[in-house]
Amino acid sequence: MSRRIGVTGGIACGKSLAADFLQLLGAKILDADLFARELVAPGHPNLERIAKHFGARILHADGSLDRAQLRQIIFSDIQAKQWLEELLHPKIRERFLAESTAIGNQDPAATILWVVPLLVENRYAELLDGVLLIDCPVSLQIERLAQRGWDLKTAQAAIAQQIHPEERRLVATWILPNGKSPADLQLDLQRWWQALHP
Ligand SMILES: CC(C)(COP(=O)(O)OP(=O)(O)OC[C@H]1O[C@@H](n2cnc3c(N)ncnc32)[C@H](O)[C@@H]1O)[C@@H](O)C(=O)NCCC(=O)NCCS
Ligand SMILES: Nc1ncnc2c1ncn2[C@@H]1O[C@H](COP(=O)(O)OP(=O)(O)OP(=O)(O)O)[C@@H](O)[C@H]1O
Repeated sequence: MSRRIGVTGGIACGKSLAADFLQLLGAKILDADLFARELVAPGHPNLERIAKHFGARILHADGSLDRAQLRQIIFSDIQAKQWLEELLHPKIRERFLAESTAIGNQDPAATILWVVPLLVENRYAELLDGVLLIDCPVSLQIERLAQRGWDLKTAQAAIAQQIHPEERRLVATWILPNGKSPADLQLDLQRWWQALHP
């Protein structure tokens, strides 16, 4: 029977990097941020609804979503964030369930990792066999977001709008701190993976 394990962590704590390493070890990766992107691709009815709700300012000249603009809006306006989540989150959850069933049917021995930033907020743990937390201090989150080009205000607002790190730790089955080098994280993940597949 295939296993479903969540990978979560605060924004920029290293979920995607961890998923890249775990994919090399054989994990099947499903990523909430990728699903969210697909759901607002040009031509998708969701994008039309978003443009109708927020106005044309939310689109680039070529009709694609201006993600930086929408990011600024949702992290400074809780109602805007809730509206967007109500539109996308049920569809993201459906994709996780459908894709996991398809992978499990094809490969009953698969370990399927759900990479979900809002795993605790959206109560995904009850759908999963365990939760791996990629943990890091807020100072590092801010540093890594700055490297990604985010301004300090939006970075702080995004962190403040996510669940408190302690709440994530309470839900986690395993906690891996990611405060050292990527090579250290890779080594810790290899140990974790080996313990899971003795
Ligand atoms: C606002 C958007 C367009 C900004 O896009 P951008 O390319 O800048 O960021 P990206 O999608 O790569 O997300 C980066 C990180 O932001 C954080 N984040 C994204 N959405 C949210 C949210 N609704 N609440 C809190 N944090 C969020 C997550 O940690 C995520 O990993 C985008 O994040 C989005 O569509 N968000 C709504 C969908 C959602 O809730 N996604 C989270 C998956 S459950
Ligand atoms: N141990 C580390 N040392 C140095 N840089 C790191 C480390 N871990 C992650 N990073 C870098 O920090 C940034 C954020 O990492 P990553 O994108 O994996 O985080 P994330 O949790 O997936 O973020 P998000 O919530 O925004 O999707 C990336 O540029 C990544 O390369």
